[in-house]
Amino acid sequence: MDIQIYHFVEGARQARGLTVIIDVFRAFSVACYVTAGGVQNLLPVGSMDTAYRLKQDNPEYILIGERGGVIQPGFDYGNSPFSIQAVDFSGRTIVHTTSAGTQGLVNAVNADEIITGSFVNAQAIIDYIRIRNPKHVSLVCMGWGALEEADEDTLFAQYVKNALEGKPNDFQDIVRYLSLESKTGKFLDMTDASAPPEDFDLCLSLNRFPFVLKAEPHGESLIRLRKLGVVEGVML
Ligand SMILES: O=C(O)[C@H](CS(=O)(=O)O)OP(=O)(O)O
Repeated sequence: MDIQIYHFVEGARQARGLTVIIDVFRAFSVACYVTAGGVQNLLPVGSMDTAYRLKQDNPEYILIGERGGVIQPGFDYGNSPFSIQAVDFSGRTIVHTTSAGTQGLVNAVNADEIITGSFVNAQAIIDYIRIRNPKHVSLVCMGWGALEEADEDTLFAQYVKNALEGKPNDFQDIVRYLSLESKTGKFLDMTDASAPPEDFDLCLSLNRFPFVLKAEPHGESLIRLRKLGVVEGVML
C-alpha cells in the first residue's frame, strides 16, 4: 500500500486512490456529530453561493458552516460541534460549507474514493482502509483556510499512516502538543459563539464514532456524505 500525504486544495486535486480529506478542526468532526445526530442527507459544498441557492430552493434545509471561523448570515449553525452535538437532525438535509474541509471534498476530482478524516472516527477510518486494501492511499491535510498547515491535520495524517504501517501512536502526546504548543490551542481560549472552547475536546474525542463518511454523487452536481459503519474491523 503506497501512502502519500498532501496539503490544501492543490493536494486534494493531486490525490488518487482511496483519499482521506482531513479537517480535524472542525469540518469533519462536525460532519460526524451531525451524522450521529441522525441527519438524512449531509451535503458538503464549496461556495457560499451554492449553499444559499440550495437554501432558497429548499427552505427546510439546514445551513451549517463558516467563513473565517465565523457563522455567516442566514446560517442555522456555525462550524461548531458544541453548537450541534445535542441537536436531533433526523430526516433533515444539511448543507455544510467551510473554508478548508469542504473545499477539499469538492476538489478531490482524481480520487477513486473519498472519505473524511478526523480523530473522532480515526479507528473506523484506519479499519476501513485496511478492509478496502487499496493500492494507493492519499491523506490530504486541509489546514487553516486551506492555506496554512494546521498541526492537528498533519498529526492526524501521520497517525493514520503509522497505524497502517504498524507503527505506534501516542494520542495523549498529540493532545498535549495541540493544547500547549500549537496554534491549535487557540480554540481553548476562544469566547466567540462561533468557536466555543468546548470544541477543542469535542474535536479530539478519539474514536467516538464507529463509522466513516464516504462522499458519493448526489443529483447532478452535488456530493453527499454517506455513513458506513465499521466496528472492530468489520464493515456493517
Ligand atoms: O471554522 C473552522 O474550524 C475552520 C476555519 S479555517 O479553516 O481556519 O479558516 O474551518 P474548517 O474548514 O473546518 O477548517
